[in-house]
Amino acid sequence: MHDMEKKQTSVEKTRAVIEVEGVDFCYGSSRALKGIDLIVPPREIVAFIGPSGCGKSTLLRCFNRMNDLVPGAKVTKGKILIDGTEIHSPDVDPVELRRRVGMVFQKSNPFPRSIYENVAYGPRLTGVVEKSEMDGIVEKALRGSALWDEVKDRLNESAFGLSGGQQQRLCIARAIAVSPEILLMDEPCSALDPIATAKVEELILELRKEFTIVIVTHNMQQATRVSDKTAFFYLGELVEYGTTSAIFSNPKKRETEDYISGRFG
Ligand SMILES: Nc1ncnc2c1ncn2[C@@H]1O[C@H](COP(=O)(O)OP(=O)(O)OP(=O)(O)O)[C@@H](O)[C@H]1O
Repeated sequence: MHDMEKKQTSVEKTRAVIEVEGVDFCYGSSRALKGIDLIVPPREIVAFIGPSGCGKSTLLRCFNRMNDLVPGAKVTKGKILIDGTEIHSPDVDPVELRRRVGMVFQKSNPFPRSIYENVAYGPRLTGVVEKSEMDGIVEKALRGSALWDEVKDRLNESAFGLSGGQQQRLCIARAIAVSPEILLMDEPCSALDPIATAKVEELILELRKEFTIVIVTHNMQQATRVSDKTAFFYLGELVEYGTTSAIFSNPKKRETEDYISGRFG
Protein backbone atom coordinates (compact mmCIF):
# COMPACT_ATOMS: atom_id res chain seq x y z
CA MET A 1 0.00 0.00 0.00
CA HIS A 2 1.30 3.46 -0.92
CA ASP A 3 1.88 6.01 1.85
CA MET A 4 -0.92 8.20 0.49
CA GLU A 5 -3.41 5.30 0.56
CA LYS A 6 -2.28 4.38 4.06
CA LYS A 7 -2.83 7.94 5.21
CA GLN A 8 -6.32 8.08 3.69
CA THR A 9 -7.28 4.79 5.33
CA SER A 10 -6.22 6.03 8.74
CA VAL A 11 -8.09 9.31 8.24
CA GLU A 12 -11.25 7.40 7.29
CA LYS A 13 -10.81 5.14 10.27
CA THR A 14 -10.66 8.01 12.74
CA ARG A 15 -13.56 10.00 11.30
CA ALA A 16 -16.58 9.67 13.56
CA VAL A 17 -19.84 8.41 12.14
CA ILE A 18 -21.93 9.44 15.14
CA GLU A 19 -20.97 12.36 17.37
CA VAL A 20 -23.03 13.15 20.43
CA GLU A 21 -22.16 16.46 22.05
CA GLY A 22 -23.59 17.50 25.42
CA VAL A 23 -27.00 15.91 24.81
CA ASP A 24 -29.88 16.19 27.26
CA PHE A 25 -33.10 14.38 26.38
CA CYS A 26 -36.50 14.79 28.04
CA TYR A 27 -39.78 12.92 28.00
CA GLY A 28 -41.98 15.90 28.85
CA SER A 29 -40.49 17.25 32.07
CA SER A 30 -38.57 14.09 32.88
CA ARG A 31 -34.89 14.17 31.90
CA ALA A 32 -33.80 10.75 30.61
CA LEU A 33 -30.32 11.72 29.34
CA LYS A 34 -27.93 14.19 30.92
CA GLY A 35 -24.97 15.78 29.15
CA ILE A 36 -24.03 12.82 26.96
CA ASP A 37 -20.78 13.06 24.96
CA LEU A 38 -19.91 10.08 22.79
CA ILE A 39 -18.22 9.30 19.50
CA VAL A 40 -18.92 6.19 17.45
CA PRO A 41 -16.15 5.50 14.93
CA PRO A 42 -16.90 3.95 11.53
CA ARG A 43 -17.19 0.17 11.22
CA GLU A 44 -16.91 -0.46 14.87
CA ILE A 45 -19.38 -2.13 17.17
CA VAL A 46 -20.29 -0.10 20.22
CA ALA A 47 -22.24 -1.74 23.05
CA PHE A 48 -24.50 0.26 25.40
CA ILE A 49 -24.79 -1.37 28.81
CA GLY A 50 -26.32 -0.32 32.12
CA PRO A 51 -29.21 -1.09 34.46
CA SER A 52 -32.81 -0.90 33.32
CA GLY A 53 -34.09 2.63 32.77
CA CYS A 54 -30.64 4.27 32.52
CA GLY A 55 -31.35 5.65 29.03
CA LYS A 56 -29.63 3.21 26.64
CA SER A 57 -32.63 2.74 24.33
CA THR A 58 -33.48 6.42 24.48
CA LEU A 59 -30.03 7.37 23.19
CA LEU A 60 -30.14 4.62 20.56
CA ARG A 61 -33.52 5.87 19.33
CA CYS A 62 -32.15 9.42 19.10
CA PHE A 63 -29.76 8.32 16.33
CA ASN A 64 -32.54 7.78 13.78
CA ARG A 65 -35.01 10.18 15.40
CA MET A 66 -37.38 7.37 16.35
CA ASN A 67 -38.11 9.38 19.49
CA ASP A 68 -39.80 12.01 17.30
CA LEU A 69 -42.75 9.62 17.32
CA VAL A 70 -43.17 9.96 21.13
CA PRO A 71 -45.28 13.02 22.04
CA GLY A 72 -43.40 15.51 24.23
CA ALA A 73 -40.08 13.71 23.81
CA LYS A 74 -37.08 15.65 22.55
CA VAL A 75 -33.42 16.53 22.70
CA THR A 76 -33.39 19.67 24.85
CA LYS A 77 -29.66 20.42 24.75
CA GLY A 78 -26.62 19.54 22.67
CA LYS A 79 -26.09 18.11 19.21
CA ILE A 80 -26.12 14.77 17.43
CA LEU A 81 -24.14 14.64 14.21
CA ILE A 82 -24.10 11.80 11.72
CA ASP A 83 -21.34 12.05 9.14
CA GLY A 84 -20.89 15.65 10.26
CA THR A 85 -24.53 16.73 9.81
CA GLU A 86 -26.71 17.69 12.76
CA ILE A 87 -29.65 15.29 12.44
CA HIS A 88 -32.23 17.78 13.74
CA SER A 89 -31.41 20.43 11.16
CA PRO A 90 -34.39 21.35 8.95
CA ASP A 91 -32.83 19.94 5.79
CA VAL A 92 -32.58 16.42 7.29
CA ASP A 93 -35.53 14.27 6.23
CA PRO A 94 -36.27 11.79 9.06
CA VAL A 95 -37.43 9.14 6.58
CA GLU A 96 -34.14 9.34 4.65
CA LEU A 97 -32.28 9.38 7.99
CA ARG A 98 -34.01 6.13 8.97
CA ARG A 99 -32.93 4.56 5.68
CA ARG A 100 -29.33 5.47 6.48
CA VAL A 101 -29.65 4.46 10.12
CA GLY A 102 -31.45 1.11 10.24
CA MET A 103 -32.89 -0.51 13.33
CA VAL A 104 -33.39 -4.03 14.65
CA PHE A 105 -35.63 -4.47 17.68
CA GLN A 106 -35.66 -6.72 20.70
CA LYS A 107 -38.50 -8.83 19.42
CA SER A 108 -38.37 -9.81 15.77
CA ASN A 109 -41.23 -8.11 13.96
CA PRO A 110 -41.59 -9.47 10.43
CA PHE A 111 -44.55 -8.24 8.38
CA PRO A 112 -47.37 -10.76 7.74
CA ARG A 113 -46.01 -11.33 4.25
CA SER A 114 -43.66 -13.72 2.48
CA ILE A 115 -39.95 -13.91 3.30
CA TYR A 116 -39.19 -12.25 -0.06
CA GLU A 117 -41.68 -9.43 0.49
CA ASN A 118 -40.30 -8.66 3.94
CA VAL A 119 -36.89 -7.94 2.42
CA ALA A 120 -38.24 -6.26 -0.73
CA TYR A 121 -40.42 -3.82 1.22
CA GLY A 122 -37.77 -1.15 1.92
CA PRO A 123 -36.08 -1.21 -1.51
CA ARG A 124 -39.53 -0.92 -3.13
CA LEU A 125 -40.21 2.22 -1.09
CA THR A 126 -36.92 3.67 -2.33
CA GLY A 127 -38.04 3.14 -5.93
CA VAL A 128 -36.71 -0.27 -7.00
CA VAL A 129 -39.26 -1.72 -9.45
CA GLU A 130 -37.36 -4.08 -11.76
CA LYS A 131 -37.95 -7.71 -10.74
CA SER A 132 -34.40 -8.81 -11.64
CA GLU A 133 -32.87 -5.94 -9.67
CA MET A 134 -35.11 -6.71 -6.69
CA ASP A 135 -34.24 -10.42 -6.84
CA GLY A 136 -30.56 -9.44 -6.63
CA ILE A 137 -31.14 -7.11 -3.68
CA VAL A 138 -33.20 -9.69 -1.78
CA GLU A 139 -30.59 -12.41 -2.34
CA LYS A 140 -27.72 -10.12 -1.29
CA ALA A 141 -29.52 -9.06 1.90
CA LEU A 142 -30.44 -12.63 2.79
CA ARG A 143 -26.87 -13.77 2.15
CA GLY A 144 -25.64 -10.81 4.20
CA SER A 145 -27.81 -11.89 7.11
CA ALA A 146 -26.63 -15.53 6.81
CA LEU A 147 -30.15 -16.72 6.01
CA TRP A 148 -30.04 -17.39 2.26
CA ASP A 149 -29.19 -21.09 2.39
CA GLU A 150 -31.97 -21.73 4.89
CA VAL A 151 -34.70 -19.92 2.96
CA LYS A 152 -33.78 -19.84 -0.72
CA ASP A 153 -36.28 -22.60 -1.56
CA ARG A 154 -39.17 -21.02 0.36
CA LEU A 155 -38.94 -17.32 -0.43
CA ASN A 156 -42.65 -17.07 -1.13
CA GLU A 157 -43.71 -18.70 2.11
CA SER A 158 -44.87 -16.68 5.11
CA ALA A 159 -42.16 -15.13 7.30
CA PHE A 160 -44.10 -16.41 10.31
CA GLY A 161 -43.10 -19.99 9.37
CA LEU A 162 -39.49 -19.21 10.35
CA SER A 163 -38.02 -19.91 13.79
CA GLY A 164 -37.50 -16.99 16.21
CA GLY A 165 -33.79 -16.81 15.39
CA GLN A 166 -34.47 -16.95 11.65
CA GLN A 167 -37.12 -14.22 12.00
CA GLN A 168 -34.57 -12.01 13.75
CA ARG A 169 -32.04 -12.61 10.95
CA LEU A 170 -34.84 -11.80 8.47
CA CYS A 171 -35.36 -8.48 10.28
CA ILE A 172 -31.62 -7.85 9.94
CA ALA A 173 -31.89 -8.69 6.20
CA ARG A 174 -34.78 -6.22 5.95
CA ALA A 175 -32.70 -3.56 7.67
CA ILE A 176 -29.62 -4.03 5.44
CA ALA A 177 -31.60 -4.33 2.17
CA VAL A 178 -31.80 -0.53 1.88
CA SER A 179 -28.00 -0.20 2.30
CA PRO A 180 -27.84 1.76 5.55
CA GLU A 181 -24.57 3.08 6.95
CA ILE A 182 -25.43 2.41 10.57
CA LEU A 183 -27.35 -0.42 12.24
CA LEU A 184 -28.94 0.14 15.64
CA MET A 185 -29.77 -3.03 17.56
CA ASP A 186 -31.88 -2.89 20.70
CA GLU A 187 -31.29 -6.14 22.61
CA PRO A 188 -31.51 -8.15 19.38
CA CYS A 189 -30.92 -11.52 21.07
CA SER A 190 -32.97 -11.17 24.24
CA ALA A 191 -35.81 -13.30 22.86
CA LEU A 192 -33.51 -15.97 21.40
CA ASP A 193 -32.14 -19.26 22.71
CA PRO A 194 -28.34 -19.67 23.06
CA ILE A 195 -27.91 -21.34 19.65
CA ALA A 196 -29.87 -18.66 17.78
CA THR A 197 -28.04 -16.01 19.85
CA ALA A 198 -24.67 -17.44 18.77
CA LYS A 199 -25.76 -17.26 15.11
CA VAL A 200 -26.91 -13.66 15.41
CA GLU A 201 -23.69 -12.69 17.23
CA GLU A 202 -21.63 -14.33 14.48
CA LEU A 203 -23.67 -12.35 11.98
CA ILE A 204 -23.14 -9.08 13.86
CA LEU A 205 -19.36 -9.61 13.72
CA GLU A 206 -19.62 -10.27 9.99
CA LEU A 207 -21.77 -7.15 9.43
CA ARG A 208 -19.08 -5.02 11.06
CA LYS A 209 -17.10 -5.20 7.81
CA GLU A 210 -19.74 -3.09 6.13
CA PHE A 211 -21.69 -1.23 8.79
CA THR A 212 -21.21 0.77 11.95
CA ILE A 213 -23.21 -0.92 14.69
CA VAL A 214 -24.56 0.25 18.04
CA ILE A 215 -26.07 -2.50 20.18
CA VAL A 216 -27.94 -2.28 23.48
CA THR A 217 -27.43 -5.37 25.56
CA HIS A 218 -28.08 -6.62 29.08
CA ASN A 219 -25.77 -9.53 28.44
CA MET A 220 -22.25 -8.71 29.62
CA GLN A 221 -20.77 -11.73 27.83
CA GLN A 222 -22.41 -10.58 24.65
CA ALA A 223 -20.87 -7.12 25.00
CA THR A 224 -17.42 -8.68 25.43
CA ARG A 225 -17.95 -11.10 22.54
CA VAL A 226 -19.15 -8.66 19.91
CA SER A 227 -18.18 -5.08 20.70
CA ASP A 228 -15.07 -2.98 20.13
CA LYS A 229 -16.14 -0.27 22.54
CA THR A 230 -18.52 -0.24 25.48
CA ALA A 231 -20.45 2.64 27.01
CA PHE A 232 -21.77 2.20 30.56
CA PHE A 233 -24.82 4.31 31.44
CA TYR A 234 -26.31 4.94 34.86
CA LEU A 235 -29.29 7.16 35.76
CA GLY A 236 -29.23 8.97 32.41
CA GLU A 237 -25.49 9.66 32.46
CA LEU A 238 -22.66 8.15 30.48
CA VAL A 239 -20.42 7.01 33.32
CA GLU A 240 -17.62 5.43 31.33
CA TYR A 241 -16.77 4.81 27.68
CA GLY A 242 -13.77 3.00 26.30
CA THR A 243 -12.53 -0.11 24.56
CA THR A 244 -14.50 -3.14 25.64
CA SER A 245 -11.36 -4.84 26.94
CA ALA A 246 -10.50 -1.81 29.11
CA ILE A 247 -14.05 -1.41 30.44
CA PHE A 248 -14.28 -5.07 31.41
CA SER A 249 -10.74 -5.68 32.61
CA ASN A 250 -9.87 -2.32 34.09
CA PRO A 251 -12.91 -0.10 34.71
CA LYS A 252 -11.99 3.34 36.01
CA LYS A 253 -15.24 4.10 37.82
CA ARG A 254 -16.62 2.32 40.84
CA GLU A 255 -20.18 2.16 39.37
CA THR A 256 -18.88 0.46 36.21
CA GLU A 257 -17.00 -2.10 38.24
CA ASP A 258 -20.00 -2.80 40.45
CA TYR A 259 -22.29 -3.23 37.44
CA ILE A 260 -20.07 -5.48 35.34
CA SER A 261 -19.28 -7.64 38.33
CA GLY A 262 -23.00 -8.10 38.96
CA ARG A 263 -23.17 -6.16 42.22
CA PHE A 264 -26.17 -4.17 40.98
CA GLY A 265 -28.56 -3.90 38.02
N1 LIG B 1 -42.04 6.68 25.87
C1 LIG B 1 -41.63 7.11 27.07
N2 LIG B 1 -42.32 8.04 27.76
C2 LIG B 1 -41.90 8.49 28.98
N3 LIG B 1 -40.78 8.05 29.60
C3 LIG B 1 -40.04 7.12 28.95
C4 LIG B 1 -40.43 6.60 27.67
N4 LIG B 1 -39.50 5.69 27.29
C5 LIG B 1 -38.58 5.64 28.29
N5 LIG B 1 -38.92 6.50 29.29
C6 LIG B 1 -38.16 6.72 30.55
O1 LIG B 1 -36.86 7.17 30.22
C7 LIG B 1 -35.89 6.55 31.05
C8 LIG B 1 -34.89 5.80 30.19
O2 LIG B 1 -35.54 4.71 29.56
P1 LIG B 1 -34.85 3.79 28.47
O3 LIG B 1 -35.90 2.89 27.89
O4 LIG B 1 -34.07 4.61 27.55
O5 LIG B 1 -33.86 2.95 29.41
P2 LIG B 1 -33.03 1.64 29.10
O6 LIG B 1 -31.71 1.83 29.73
O7 LIG B 1 -33.04 1.35 27.65
O8 LIG B 1 -33.85 0.55 29.89
P3 LIG B 1 -34.10 -1.01 29.59
O9 LIG B 1 -32.76 -1.65 29.75
O10 LIG B 1 -35.06 -1.41 30.66
O11 LIG B 1 -34.65 -1.12 28.20
C9 LIG B 1 -36.66 5.66 32.02
O12 LIG B 1 -36.85 6.36 33.21
C10 LIG B 1 -37.97 5.42 31.30
O13 LIG B 1 -39.02 5.21 32.23
